[in-house]
Amino acid sequence: MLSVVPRPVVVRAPSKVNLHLAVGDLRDDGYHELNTVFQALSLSDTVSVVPAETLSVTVRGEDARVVPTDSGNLVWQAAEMLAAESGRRPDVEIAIDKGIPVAGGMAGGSADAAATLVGLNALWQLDLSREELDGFAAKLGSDVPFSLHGGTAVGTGRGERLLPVLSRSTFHWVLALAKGGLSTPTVFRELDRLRADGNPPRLGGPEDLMHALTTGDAATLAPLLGNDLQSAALSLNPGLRRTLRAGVAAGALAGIVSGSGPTCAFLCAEADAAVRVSAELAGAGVCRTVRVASGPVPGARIINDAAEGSH
Ligand SMILES: C[C@](O)(CO)[C@H](O)COP(=O)(O)OP(=O)(O)OC[C@H]1O[C@@H](n2ccc(N)nc2=O)[C@H](O)[C@@H]1O
Ligand SMILES: Nc1ncnc2c1ncn2[C@@H]1O[C@H](COP(=O)(O)OP(=O)(O)OP(=O)(O)O)[C@@H](O)[C@H]1O
Repeated sequence: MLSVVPRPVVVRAPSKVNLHLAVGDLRDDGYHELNTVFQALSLSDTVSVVPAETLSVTVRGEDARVVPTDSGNLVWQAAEMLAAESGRRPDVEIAIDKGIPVAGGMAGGSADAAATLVGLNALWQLDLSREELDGFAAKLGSDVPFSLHGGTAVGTGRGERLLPVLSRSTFHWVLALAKGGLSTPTVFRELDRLRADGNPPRLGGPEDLMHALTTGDAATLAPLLGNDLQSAALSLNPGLRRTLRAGVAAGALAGIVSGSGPTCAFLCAEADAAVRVSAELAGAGVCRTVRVASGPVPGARIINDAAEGSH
């Protein structure tokens, strides 16, 4: 009797930057109202799910040692959520291959959670719709719906209410990965503290930036990048000022802190410029390491055909 080796479902999920991140006031539920424009980038994680005796999580790659492998991991929570929904045990082994910096402001955990929702929907043949998956994603975290959606999109609410945005061309980015991370809630709290102390300028709406996206011209887009969390991230990690200056000195069109940081994202004129900027930045002693990435790219997608496993 041939033993059938269960085939895994493998999903790739992108990282994100916020091209525009306007943070509104603190809501009663502890979240801030956002008006943001997300872009999904080619720097990604892959998550594989395969049937097993019991639920387990393993992590390889980028900062794997600081990523929880118990119910603290968002993929664990995603698996338990879908298992409860479908009245089954979460009998699955989840293997995460990380390329997205941990606690870096690029929605790494959110990407893995979105990948797990997509992977289990296929593995367990749940046939959940986009809307149903979006509902689970929003419960897992404010960035998870965008990790599912990918592309370029406006996020409102906590960031979980999405509207697709036309983005005509591919944009080329250099990412400066920092030593250590920043806790997202800590950065939001720091912004509230700074706002209580003074009245730092607040970003307006994303209209100008969205128009620039339709032109597809990086030089038009660059001066419109903005992030209300940047002042809070810089207050918590002042060394990032040097990183931001170094990226522009190396030839980037503009640089911003990615989401809650500490990763700094530099928009470059085109692919060759990004390679040159990354080489110069890597040698400038202002970050742990650098990555080159482009966007927009699709959201969480299966990259092997689960159907093969069922022949
Ligand atoms: C900073 C961003 O990455 C920008 O896209 C997101 O707003 C953060 O998304 P996320 O990490 O998925 O955030 P969640 O896991 O939903 O929330 C973590 C914590 O961040 C803070 N938080 C998050 C989202 C939001 N709109 N307002 C907030 O104040 C809250 O303290 C919350 O308890
Ligand atoms: N799959 C996961 N990958 C990375 N971190 C995870 C994961 N699951 C849980 N975590 C925990 O979440 C914390 C934040 O990690 P994550 O990489 O999601 O931050 P982030 O990219 O800044 O998120 P965001 O940009 O959405 O705020 C980590 O310190 C880690 O302890």
